Amino acid sequence: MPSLTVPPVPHYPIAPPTKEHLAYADLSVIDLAKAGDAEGRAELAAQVCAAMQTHGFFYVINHGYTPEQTARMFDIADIPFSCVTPEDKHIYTAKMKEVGSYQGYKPRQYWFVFDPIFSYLGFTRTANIVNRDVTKRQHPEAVRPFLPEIEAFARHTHFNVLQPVLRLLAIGLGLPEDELVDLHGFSSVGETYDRILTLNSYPRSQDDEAKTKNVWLKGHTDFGTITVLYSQPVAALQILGRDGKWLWVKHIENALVINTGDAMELLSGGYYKGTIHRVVQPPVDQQHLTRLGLFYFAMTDDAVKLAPLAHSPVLQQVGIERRCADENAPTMEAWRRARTSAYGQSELKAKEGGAVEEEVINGVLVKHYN
Ligand SMILES: O=C(O)CCC(=O)C(=O)O
Ligand SMILES: [Fe+2]
Repeated sequence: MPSLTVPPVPHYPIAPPTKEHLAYADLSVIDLAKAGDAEGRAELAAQVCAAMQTHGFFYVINHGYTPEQTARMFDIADIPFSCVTPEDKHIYTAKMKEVGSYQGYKPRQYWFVFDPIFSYLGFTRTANIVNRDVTKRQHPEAVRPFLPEIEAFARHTHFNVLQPVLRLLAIGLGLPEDELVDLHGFSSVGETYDRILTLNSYPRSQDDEAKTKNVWLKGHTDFGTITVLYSQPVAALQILGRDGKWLWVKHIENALVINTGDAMELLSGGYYKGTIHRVVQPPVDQQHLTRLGLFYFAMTDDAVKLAPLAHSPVLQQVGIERRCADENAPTMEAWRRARTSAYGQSELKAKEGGAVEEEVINGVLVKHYN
């Protein structure tokens, strides 16, 4: 429950879903209520593995937050945009290029000339919020009273969503259930990374829409292990099907949309591939709306080397796809720093008639899809 001492928060109005009939991806729904016993986990692990071999995205339901708790988090998620002064937004702008961290604001149009996305990434670990250099003001003033609630939200997502999903993925690889969980300490020493992203996308001019063919955020894979997205109703997220067609992700109230990223692909020797996804202009009946996103980006602890878990009996059976030699595998820290500072900034080489652009980061090929 919110404490009585926190300032009132404007209620973020949740938009009605689109009435348009879009080509939606038929994603599996993982019911975490079944994850309480070994039998249920085995069933869910098989479902997750099948989802990973098809779309690479799935929903999670029954994660333990009520719709009211989720709505409260969307109210808080909007504070960095609606309640922070322009001066503070400037002060807390992320130093992506300089230090390879997204923490703070990413202004609109940082990545691509017509990028309409304004985002705020807050760190969540207790050590960061409370212990570390308390003299350093790490969040805008308007956000600070809500840090305890934000941390509770991070804990919920880490322990009630991320960990159960990591257990299912470990079971799918024939590994001990906690092997992947143990690589993702909530309070591990190190810079284990800023985890909560909220973003606000704004409608754009017709001119900008035409120039970018309605693509707001180019096709990409996420660079961590798991991305948790709290489902919201403004349709814009699309995933690239294995048949090369883009499909929309449908909103399900109080569900989570989960996908794996590069770090999981590297650890699983290509068994759990990161699926390419992008953000496009919403359908006509939602084009006047801003779109608030709430995410939890999980990464392993910084020191973890992103080499295939070759002792997995499943990988021994199906074979390992390597994107670089094991001895050259980057650590999580090297990978996230390189991806963060390069993202949308480095010169890309056009391939496949311009549909794909490529760059090499830490010896690993990374593709961007138009
Ligand atoms: O806004 C969305 O739905 C997805 C954004 C995204 O893919 C990302 O931030 O990596
Ligand atoms: Fe993404």
